[in-house]
Parts: sequence; structure tokens; C-alpha cells
Amino acid sequence: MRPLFSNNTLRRIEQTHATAHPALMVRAGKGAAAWIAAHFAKQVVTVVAGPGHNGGDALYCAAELHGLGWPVIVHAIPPRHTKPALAAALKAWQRIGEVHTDCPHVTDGLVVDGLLGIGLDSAPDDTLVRWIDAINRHRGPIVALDVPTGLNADTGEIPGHAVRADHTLTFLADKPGLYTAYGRDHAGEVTCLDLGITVEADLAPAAFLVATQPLALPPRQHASHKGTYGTVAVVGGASGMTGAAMLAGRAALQCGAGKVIVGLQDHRIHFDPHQPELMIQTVDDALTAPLSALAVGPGLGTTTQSVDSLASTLSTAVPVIIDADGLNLLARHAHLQRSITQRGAPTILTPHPAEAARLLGTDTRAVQADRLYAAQELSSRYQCAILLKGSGSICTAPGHPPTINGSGNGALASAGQGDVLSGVILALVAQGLPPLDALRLAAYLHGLAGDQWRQDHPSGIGLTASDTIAGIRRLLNPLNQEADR
Ligand SMILES: NC(=O)C1=CN([C@@H]2O[C@H](COP(=O)(O)OP(=O)(O)OC[C@H]3O[C@@H](n4cnc5c(N)ncnc54)[C@H](OP(=O)(O)O)[C@@H]3O)[C@@H](O)[C@H]2O)[C@@H](O)CC1
Ligand SMILES: [K+]
Repeated sequence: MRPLFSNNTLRRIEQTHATAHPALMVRAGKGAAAWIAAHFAKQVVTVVAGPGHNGGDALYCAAELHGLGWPVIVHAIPPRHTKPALAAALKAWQRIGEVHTDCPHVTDGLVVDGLLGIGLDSAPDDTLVRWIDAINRHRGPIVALDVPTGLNADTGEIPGHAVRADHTLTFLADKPGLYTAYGRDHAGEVTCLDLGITVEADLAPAAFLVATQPLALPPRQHASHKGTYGTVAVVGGASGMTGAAMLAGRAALQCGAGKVIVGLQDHRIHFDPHQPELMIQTVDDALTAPLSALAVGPGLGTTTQSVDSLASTLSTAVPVIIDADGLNLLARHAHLQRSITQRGAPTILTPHPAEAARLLGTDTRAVQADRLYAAQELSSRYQCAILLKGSGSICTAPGHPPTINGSGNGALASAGQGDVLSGVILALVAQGLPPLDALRLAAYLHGLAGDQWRQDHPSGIGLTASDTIAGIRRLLNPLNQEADR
């Protein structure tokens, strides 16, 4: 897992190395130029520099690219007050070429965005907006330095306009905002250039990025039977929403849970013709089975019967995953919130941003403005493991640092994907993974199934939740894995 550092911590690191030689700004500019020269054919490059040190990085990058024989055009916004390091960078470039102070109009080649980095303090002003829009109009490659201008590096929020880069070369250490909320859409592919600095071991990361499969299920023993892998129940499926519970049940089954019961509130359905292995029962019957874990919420509805079903699941002594309407009911009913804090077994909440907002008594915008904070606040308020869905899903639990999931893409924005995710988590918990491990692995596999599907469907249109289940099952059974002994 890759550590991700906050702006405050990065400032501390920068101060510690303030006297480094060459200066960090020079290293950033040269490092960026070397990376660009190694990854693109020589072409015209328009370097756009802002009024802070991000602009300084850009100016050293311009000088270095010029030295490598690239045709370089520089546009810069002058700073409002004197900044010695920036002034030195400007001087270095002015020995080579001209500085244009008008808004760039780029027609070809590559653009380097050095307008703003971690110094963004609010929505960009009118001048910056014009320059950002000019960069975004460019149809060729855009390389952002440190952070795409306008993106909050801590949170991935965009308070106004932001550059949409194809690549971001981020300096010293990785930043959470590049991977969650709007970060993925604006940063493009991220490369971290450490500038030859090792981050001090005593500096705590703000979060970790899960960029590769974080763990695996233990191999299956010969001497095992279906009970070894748990009996689980999905509780939900009110009239008109039975599909949600069925999808969660199918996902749990296909991800290895031994026995899967689907406790439906709609008593008219007794059988899943596409997955006859599922045992379709009433909620009451499902809850009397000797269960290993439960998921409640897919298609649960918000009737009195739904409240009773949720209350019954919370009174069990097994891990419970609460999703969808289960979360909406929890947000509304204080007695359900009390039951959660009194449970002896783990409880896992898997909200999307709107559900998280209801649980926190705020709005979706506030949740999205700081997803790491929202997830941690939920986990401490409810004393639960949390998976906050959305681009760059956050997983956390009390006493554990948050992680940002690095897999997934917009193809997964389709009906039933949340139900599938609940079923995967349920299966992993039933097979013995602790809640937070189950969340991280489930989020990663779910996203990766979407990424693999997208390789064959580049526009990302039409991925169904059922396709995703099949993809996750393939990922759980990789080819060439050492066979059971
Ligand atoms: N930290 C590190 O380890 C390293 C840092 N390095 C680099 O330094 C960068 C940080 O530099 P930074 O602090 O000067 O901030 P940065 O983003 O360039 O711009 C801030 C300036 O922009 C302006 N401004 C801000 N918001 C605005 C708004 N909404 N609307 C309009 N203007 C706005 C404001 O300008 P002012 O008002 O002061 O004229 C402010 O001063 C960092 O991202 C990295 O690239 C590397 O060199 C080496 C390692
Ligand atoms: K930038």
C-alpha cells in the first residue's frame, strides 16, 4: 500500500530540506523535464507557469527541456508579491527565452500545467479560470506538475475550475486528492518523483493507496465442506426490489460463501431460476439459520417491516454488513444507532456519499468535499468498519488509517453494483477475513473487475452488475495459481 501525505506534512518535509542542493524546485523542474523527454517524442511544449512555486517548477522544467533541444514557449502569471525562489526560476528562464504574460492559446504539441500546486487556497480567480480553460481546450497531451491546477491535493475536491491532465507528475510523495473524489478524472496517470528525498519515517501518512491486490483468501483445504466457508444471509428484497437481494446473494455464492440464504420481504418469490443454489426464505426463517455473517439492506425498503428486519439482524451475534436502505433507516432511527453501538460482533457500513451524508446529518457535497474525513467520522461515530463508495472508495475502521481504493472506473456506475459489493464483502467475511481486510479486498476486486471489463469495452458503457460478479469470480481464481495439494 502506497503512503499518501497531506499538504501540511509535505510542507514540513519541504522545510526540513529547505537547504538541499540542488533546491527541491530545481529538482522538480529537471525531474519533470526528464520524465517528459523519456515519455514523449520531441515536440513543441507550452509551459504554463503560475504565481507560486508550482510556477517555479514549471520554469525550471522549461529551461531543462530547452537544454534537451525541445522548442519551448512559456506563459506565466506574474506573482502579486516577491517570492525569491520563483524570481530565481524566472531569471533562469529569461536567460533562455521570452515570458509571455497573456493567456496561452495552444494549437499543437504538449502542455505543461504549472499554474498551481498544493498552494490552492480557494476557487481560482478569474484570471486563473481563463488560463485553466485555455489549457483544457488543448486536444494534445497535458502534463500537470505536482497537482492538476484547481484540484485540492488533500481531498480531491474542486472548489472552482480545474485542469484535466493526462499525466500528473507529483513531487516528493503521493497525495490523497489525486485518487479520490475528482482526483482520478483530473490527474490522469500519476507518477511520483521523489526528488531524491526519503520521507522521514516518523511522518504519518494521511492515508494509503491500495494499488495492487491487498491480500488473498487462504487456499481451500481438501478436507473441507460447504460449512467451512460459512452460511450467510442477505436480508432485504421488498416487493419491486427483490433483484437487489438476489444480486447480493449471487455475488456471495460466486465469491465462495458455503451456503447462501436470501431472506426476502416479498413472500411471493421462492426460487432464483438463474441461481437455484440460493435458498430463498422469509426474513424470519433466514435469521433462525446458524449464520456466520449477514448483509442487510439490498432492496430492504423503508417500511415498518423493514425497520423490524434491520432491528432483528442487529440483535444477532454475527458480523453484519449494512447497505442501501439499511443505512437510510439507520440514519433515521436512534434506537437502531444504539443497537449498533451495543453489538458484540462487528458491524460494517457501506454507504455511497448520499447515504453517508444522511448518516452524518450533512449533505452529499460536504461528504464529497472531504471523503477521508467523512469516512473516519462515520467510523468513529458508529464504531464500525466503513466503506465509503464513489471514485476512490475509502475503507477505514476505528484505530486504523484510511485506505483509498486504486481500482475501478466509471463503467461501475450502474444499477446493482452496490448490491454485488455487499455480497462480495459478505462472502469474504464468511470465509474468515476481518472486516477491514474484507472491505479492502472486496473494493479492490470489484474495481479491478470493472477495469478488466473496460479493456474490451473502452467507452465503459453497459457493464451490468451480473457481469461484475463473473469478473470477480475470475479474479478470485487466477490462472496458474498453485493447485490444492
Ligand atoms: N512542498 C514541496 O515539498 C515542494 C513544493 N514544490 C512546488 O511548490 C508548490 C507549492 O508552492 P506554493 O506554496 O507557492 O503554492 P502554488 O500552488 O504554487 O501557488 C500558490 C500561489 O498561487 C496563488 N493562488 C492560490 N490560490 C489561488 C486562487 N484560488 N486564485 C488565484 N491565485 C491563487 C497565490 O498567489 P499570490 O496571491 O501569493 O500571488 C499563491 O501564492 C508545490 O505544489 C510544488 O509544485 C516543489 O518545488 C518542491 C517540493
Ligand atoms: K499544476
